[in-house]
Amino acid sequence: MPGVNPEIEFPAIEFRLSDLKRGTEGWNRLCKRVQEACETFGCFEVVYEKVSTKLREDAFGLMKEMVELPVETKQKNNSPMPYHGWVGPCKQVSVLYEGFGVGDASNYDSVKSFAQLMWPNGHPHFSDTIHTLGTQMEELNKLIWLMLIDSYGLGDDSLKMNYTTLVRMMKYMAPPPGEYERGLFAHTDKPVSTLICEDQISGLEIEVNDGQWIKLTNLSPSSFVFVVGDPLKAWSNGRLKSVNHRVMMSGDKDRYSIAAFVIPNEGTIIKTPKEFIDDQHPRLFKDLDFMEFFLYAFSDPARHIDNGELLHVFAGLSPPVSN
Ligand SMILES: O=C(O)CCC(=O)C(=O)O
Ligand SMILES: [Fe+2]
Repeated sequence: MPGVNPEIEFPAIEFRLSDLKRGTEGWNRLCKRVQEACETFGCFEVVYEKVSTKLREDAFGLMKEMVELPVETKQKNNSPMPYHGWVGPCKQVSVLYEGFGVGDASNYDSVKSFAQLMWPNGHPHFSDTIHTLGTQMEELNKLIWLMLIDSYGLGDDSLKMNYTTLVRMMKYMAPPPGEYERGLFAHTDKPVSTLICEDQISGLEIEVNDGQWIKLTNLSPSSFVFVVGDPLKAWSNGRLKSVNHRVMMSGDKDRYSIAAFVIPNEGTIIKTPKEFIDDQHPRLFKDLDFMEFFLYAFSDPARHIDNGELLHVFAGLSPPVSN
């Protein structure tokens, strides 16, 4: 496959229930592996059986039902917030892509309002399923944040903020026969962090250090991919890598994925803890007003800048400053 090197080993980390007790040896081992994966790759596969396969299958089934709704209905999923509404196939994103946004998905009423837009008589099975999945993905994300702060020996307050979880449900159409086509352009995530699950068909690719792309294949049916976003990179003073990734489609099957994004509330400032800053590691980023950065990243001027550079353009300190 063009430009893809399948040789590089991508980290898969199993979260066994017995290791999820904070402070135990198993927990500490997981913390180190998570830290290393996020510093080296900016993402990893987490095998997590606490989210049942039945729940995932139900969610993907509902998604397949939803994409069949008329465009006029799907367009009702709109939002003043970038990235929160329905996007249909278009040149800007990709002609293969379609995505829905369910904001504040761990809040039942919010999921219910979304369902009522799509199905005016409501759809309790949709609301229950997406709310449960959104809540469980939010829990998994919290667990990973806790592992990161423990691995750096930081206090619980060092990565604390008010946020909502945006669940995006995405479909990527199969490309024309024999083609290898873009399903989603290369980018780094602007939310703080992301968890993605897919329905059997692979397509997600990450850019590794040397400019090569690897496709994440053979993800287990209990796996999620955790992705470090730009704000988490800024928080860690550049230690955690916000990885450039994209979706590339080949073969004759459509791909479905569901992602949970951490979206801090308006007014949230991401500050680098002082523990990350010293003479050898001068401060790289200004305090980051999340919402200002988020709006900037989806604004017209930002379209002319390489997506992976936006954090540096917006918040980079040059020269870096020491404490
Ligand atoms: O669908 C996927 O696997 C990735 C989606 C993604 O990277 C995004 O929406 O930011
Ligand atoms: Fe992404």
